[in-house]
Amino acid sequence: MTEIVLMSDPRIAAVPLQERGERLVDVRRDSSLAVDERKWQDLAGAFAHVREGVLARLLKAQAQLPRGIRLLFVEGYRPLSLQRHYFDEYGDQLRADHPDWSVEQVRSAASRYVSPPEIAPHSAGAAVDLTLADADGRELDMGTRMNATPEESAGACYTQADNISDQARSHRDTLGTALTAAGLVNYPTEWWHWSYGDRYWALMTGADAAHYGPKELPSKRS
Ligand SMILES: C[C@@H](N)C(=O)N[C@H](C)C(=O)O
Ligand SMILES: [Zn+2]
Repeated sequence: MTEIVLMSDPRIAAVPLQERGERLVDVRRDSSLAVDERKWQDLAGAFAHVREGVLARLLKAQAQLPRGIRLLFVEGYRPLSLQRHYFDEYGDQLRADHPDWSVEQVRSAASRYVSPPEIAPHSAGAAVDLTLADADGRELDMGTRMNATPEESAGACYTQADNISDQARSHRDTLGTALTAAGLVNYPTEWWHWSYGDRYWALMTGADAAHYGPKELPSKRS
């Protein structure tokens, strides 16, 4: 298996940024993408936003899926404050479970599941957590629930895990083939996390610089 580069790897933070200044767009603005309702308690709708270039690539990926299968968008943009909260919360849990671990061990293990805020692809509007659904909107079996931790899934959340069924493997491959062809990069510890234009993407593709850095979502005028 090829080496997994974790989000805490210093090579990611070292990637230069050439910010393109693209807007964050709401993927619900038309019905091209199915958007799951599990994050709709976020009343400002931040979760439904991604950079324009990311949405264009998601639509390209969707067009390449087999007939009757669609992308199901779950979470895109995440404010930095929320990213920080997720990272600290999971770090606290790991520290409680492993009191002997060093600060660096906790940071590295936490980054298997949540990005350190300073390089977070979601807070740049560059990442999306998504899955596949059939024509009736039913989610396909991907082997674990989305956002399963490595601990709760015995590592089955890793994209290339072998402790999933053949059918789940085939669904993951279908998702991966379409998104990779459209230019997105997967985080190998999470089958559902894909990004374009962020620092992780730049390191993995050999791009000179990231296109998208952390961004605030402009508040809507009432
Ligand atoms: C928390 C999980 N849904 C996620 O998005 N993880 C990645 C690695 C992230 O925080 O960027
Ligand atoms: Zn994600």
